[in-house]
Amino acid sequence: LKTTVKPKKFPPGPIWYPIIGSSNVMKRMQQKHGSQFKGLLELAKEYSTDVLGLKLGQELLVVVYGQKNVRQAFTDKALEGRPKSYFLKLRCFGKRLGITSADGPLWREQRQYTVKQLKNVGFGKTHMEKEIQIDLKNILEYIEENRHKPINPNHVFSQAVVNILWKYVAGKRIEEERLKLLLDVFSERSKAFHMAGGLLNVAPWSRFLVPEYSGYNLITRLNKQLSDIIEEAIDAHKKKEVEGPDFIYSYFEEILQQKETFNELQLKVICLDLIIAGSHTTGNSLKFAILRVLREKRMQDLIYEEIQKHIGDNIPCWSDSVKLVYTSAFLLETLRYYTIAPLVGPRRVLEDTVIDGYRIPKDATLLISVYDLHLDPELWDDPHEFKPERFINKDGGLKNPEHLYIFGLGRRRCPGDSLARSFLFIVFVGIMQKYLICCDEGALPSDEPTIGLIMSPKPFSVLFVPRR
Ligand code: HEM
Repeated sequence: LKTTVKPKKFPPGPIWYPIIGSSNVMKRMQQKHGSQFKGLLELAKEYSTDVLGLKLGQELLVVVYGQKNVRQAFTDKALEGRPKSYFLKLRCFGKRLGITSADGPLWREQRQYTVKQLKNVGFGKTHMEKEIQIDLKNILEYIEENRHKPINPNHVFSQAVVNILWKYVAGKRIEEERLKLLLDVFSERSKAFHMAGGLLNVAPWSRFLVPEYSGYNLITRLNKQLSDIIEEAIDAHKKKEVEGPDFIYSYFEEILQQKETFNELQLKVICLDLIIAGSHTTGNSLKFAILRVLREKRMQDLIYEEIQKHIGDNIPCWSDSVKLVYTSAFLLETLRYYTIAPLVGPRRVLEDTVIDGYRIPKDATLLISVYDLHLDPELWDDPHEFKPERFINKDGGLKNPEHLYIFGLGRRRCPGDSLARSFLFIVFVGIMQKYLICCDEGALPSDEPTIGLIMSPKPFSVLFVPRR
């Protein structure tokens, strides 16, 4: 019975039943509103709270809303852990390794190293910029070959992002067959799981009783497939079959320096972290940008005119973003309007912490809701309208996007943001420079996203009509 009594000053939320806690309520809300994220948001409204408290099985789950709480959740060191959950451990071969799933000194060390490496690739650093431009060339060739029929950009964009990440991690473009496998695995993963890890997390023992239903069979199969692909790449590097330089070779150097915490398993997990965290997020952002220009013919023309005026037919590069203010503002507005990661986390509370007057016990799991902040009328004028101008200041320059939490904040902030933004800018500008994007048969595809671990647009096709 004790397990149904909430700790003192625990945030408001549904009542706890023996064994299951509030899992039943959460499941019901999820089904009713179509996603975990929306279900939780509705629950928070029902309890009129900016800090929602639940119990899933034995796990305490807290979700924070509102600018003040979200900023605290992002920046308070006591809130920067990752759950010791079974779901996350499964991804790291039963241990807590890499960046995304680790915390403490090991996370700090490995993250610091990876961030240092990633600093050399985004925002116009020549080596990766050239690679992005090659990707753009491939995309344009694909469009040119298929331009007389409607094109679903999903495949070609996802392929381009994975190629860039793979090039960064493993020094070469990924083989077609491996690429296809990776994309299939990612898409199955993001459809099948939500942030809290589902039944497998709440009741890890369920894998013995219902391995299929609990998702255990699926996640182990997907993790094995991912891990095999990376292992193959690491082996090719050991045999010096790859030219480099790349992340795997630089990590090898650290291993050679006999640093105990730098080892092959750790390398494997970091490679997985980068590819898993970077591919769908970046690819979906680009798809949303294309989906949006379809609805905004005037904006599409403004973007095209700006490109013509400032760079003409030159291949776009990141430094053009200073000149292409409207285009950059359009991309920022896309990121705000379609918040790719509506719920950020999961985090583990490292010591008892007070948020908005509520006591959050050590080891509770924390989720940070940024979606509603991006639509908060106190922070944005007409938040439900798509207005790139909001990111342009009086002098015609780009505004510092103060309330945009797309890439998070604080010490867990996304380390791949500069690579993601460079990719998005170069590929988007390169397409808009050459094509007018139109609806297939005049029917406007829905821009209502599918919400899984992240937001994805529903499948859609468009016509790319040459500007000249
Ligand atoms: C538009 C694209 C992207 C979006 C919206 C995005 C968003 C985010 C957010 C919100 C976080 C913070 C998680 C937290 O605070 O708990 C994060 C973390 C992370 N991102 Fe990204 N990301 C993007 C692209 C990328 C790319 C391209 C890479 C890889 C090169 C990447 C690698 C990572 C990693 C490894 C973490 C974990 C950081 C940690 O736990 O310390 N992301 N991302």
